[in-house]
Amino acid sequence: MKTLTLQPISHVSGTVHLPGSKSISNRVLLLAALAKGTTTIRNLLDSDDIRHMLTALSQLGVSYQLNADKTECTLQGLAGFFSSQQPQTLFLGNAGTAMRPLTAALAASDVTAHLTGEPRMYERPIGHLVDALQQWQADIDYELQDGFPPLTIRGKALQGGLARVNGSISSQFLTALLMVAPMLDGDSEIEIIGDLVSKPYIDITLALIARFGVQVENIDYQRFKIRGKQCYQSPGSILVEGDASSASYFLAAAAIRGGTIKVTGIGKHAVQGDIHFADALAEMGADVEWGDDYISVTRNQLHGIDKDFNAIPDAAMTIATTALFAQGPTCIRNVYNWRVKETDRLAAMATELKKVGAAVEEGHDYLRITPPSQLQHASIATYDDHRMAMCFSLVALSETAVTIEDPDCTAKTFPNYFTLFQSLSD
Ligand SMILES: O=C(O)C1=C[C@@H](OP(=O)(O)O)[C@@H](O)[C@H](O)C1
Ligand SMILES: C=C(OP(=O)(O)O)C(=O)O
Repeated sequence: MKTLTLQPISHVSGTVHLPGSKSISNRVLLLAALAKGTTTIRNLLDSDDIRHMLTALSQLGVSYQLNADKTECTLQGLAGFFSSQQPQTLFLGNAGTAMRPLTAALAASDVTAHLTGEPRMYERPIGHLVDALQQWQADIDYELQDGFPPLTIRGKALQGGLARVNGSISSQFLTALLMVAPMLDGDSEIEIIGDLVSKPYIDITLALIARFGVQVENIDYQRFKIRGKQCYQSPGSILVEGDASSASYFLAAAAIRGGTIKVTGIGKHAVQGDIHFADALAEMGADVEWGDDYISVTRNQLHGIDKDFNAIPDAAMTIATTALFAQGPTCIRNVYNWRVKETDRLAAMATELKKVGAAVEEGHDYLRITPPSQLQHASIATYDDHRMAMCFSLVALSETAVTIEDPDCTAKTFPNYFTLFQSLSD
């Protein structure tokens, strides 16, 4: 297995132009495909998750052109759902932002599709979404295990109506329903059962739906009313914000060993909830400056915090390794759904943090991390989880080297992460 050893880094500074947001890239691609008109998407992310969406769209008859570095895409919308005479087998890797919204879109399309993916995708739940779509009379079967991909979808026109969806495991199920509801034959109402997790991702969905000309009535994130028989309208051109989750590693590096690091492509008006990772860093003691198109962080003495991170589960992983450099313990709360992401992130994080010397208490939905007086060298298993690899790069900002196993797993969202990370040290 390939490994990467990062030698101790004593100082970091510089500016990072962020690659496009994964969450926005995949939403915009799907909305542009369903919309009327041609959309030019700029600052599109080029990574595995986006490649899976692009390949699926192409199989479903969508035409697009990519520029040489695949960060600009001009896509001709279908002005409606997909249709295909031939059954299609779509391989979606481990991309939740492709699997979940495409499940909903295909259920309402004139297509028979098999949705497949990597082995881990078959362990990531999708039952709550399928249950909700079945209330709209969708025809979906589980091919292996109830509640999990792979799926067989026999798409057909759907009327809409009332769908009740469990929101307590993933917000992506609600995102998927919201994206297709305006194009169904009748009006819809989506009601949330349980506590909705990862709420800011719904704000991204609603903001992008609005950019494509459709308004949704949001009643306290409990009930959503959507008029049917609408068609998305292309906004012509759309710029993808920088990826706020990817920004977290650089901002944390500055807080630990800056200097100052500035990330551009996101700022105080960004739609992604993960920009509030910078607020958590500020709570830990870092100096944070917000601009219209940048966030910059400068080192200061860090101390542990005890905080509910349900709204920003991805960036919260970066707090877990930042905690190694803080005074006192840090508690990351209300992140049960870490267990159903690229790996069981609560278990993986606890195991690997212990290897570098931290004392860790792993709860059902929380992690309490007490940093050691001195970090020790370890070979970090990354569980095919891009964020495990990226988070643990921060250990090198100590007097100790760190070895990252399978560093190429960052390809899911950030193929050149380690090159950029190493370019910030001097
Ligand atoms: O909608 C999205 O773009 C995402 C929602 C979040 O998932 P959950 O809603 O499953 O927490 C997040 O972890 C994921 O990386 C991207
Ligand atoms: C949970 C993640 O991905 P996905 O979009 O596959 O859910 C992630 O990127 O951390």
